Amino acid sequence: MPTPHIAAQEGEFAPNVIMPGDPRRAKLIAETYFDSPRLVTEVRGILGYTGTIAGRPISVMASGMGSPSVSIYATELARAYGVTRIVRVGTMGGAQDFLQLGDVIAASAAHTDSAMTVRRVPGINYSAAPTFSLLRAAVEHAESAGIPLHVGPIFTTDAFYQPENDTVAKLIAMGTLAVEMEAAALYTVGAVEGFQTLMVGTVSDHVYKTEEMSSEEREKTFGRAVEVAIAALQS
Ligand SMILES: O=P(O)(O)O[C@H]1O[C@H](CO)[C@@H](O)[C@H]1O
Ligand SMILES: O=c1cc[nH]c(=O)[nH]1
Repeated sequence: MPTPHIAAQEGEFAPNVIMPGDPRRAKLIAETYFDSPRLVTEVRGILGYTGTIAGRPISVMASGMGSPSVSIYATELARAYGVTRIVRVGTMGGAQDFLQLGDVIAASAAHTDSAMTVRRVPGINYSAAPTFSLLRAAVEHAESAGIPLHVGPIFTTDAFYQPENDTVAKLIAMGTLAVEMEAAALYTVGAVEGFQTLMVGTVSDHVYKTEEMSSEEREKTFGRAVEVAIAALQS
């Protein structure tokens, strides 16, 4: 049955879903990596496709930006379409000096300021973490394919434009690798709804440095994160 935000019919999503923020990236992933991709939903321009890779069904659907948005789509995919594993692929602001543009990061934990997670269990600072088997499969694929992969904590924030305070600086001093806007909510909704999760991201810019990346470099390096995500879902 379609949901308020997804128009696909029952059975039109595979149990394994790749989830970028950007709808056009969902289309690109389907057209580049899937055999026989088929558009299954486009409510509000949030595109979802299902196809196969190596004969196994797989879907891709955008999340939009921010924790409330990803929480809506992930919840509806799990409840209405029986989705069991969601791997987010996205861009991130690099927060450590050793990170280069295009580096790939798997988020082993996600700190957050988002009410979607902070208020989930009253009195508790919930630790948003991915599913170990997906993280392990991502690491194993990166090692065998020669893709350098950083694994560590990230910061999922509601504010792309950060207020003037030292929150991010403190998190960086404590080893936080990068900043983005959805992973902690995805990990938390996965825990609540009982599906598996992971985020694999590409460093597209730096939080404190100005450095540009050509569109070709962006495409190439984003492809490495997608490859790692697909390998994790094929495991
Ligand atoms: O590239 P995506 O997946 O959209 O991810 C990052 O980019 C957006 C901000 O520009 C936020 O959604 C952030 O998490
Ligand atoms: O959310 C994001 C994504 C990329 N870069 C940032 O600084 N923040």
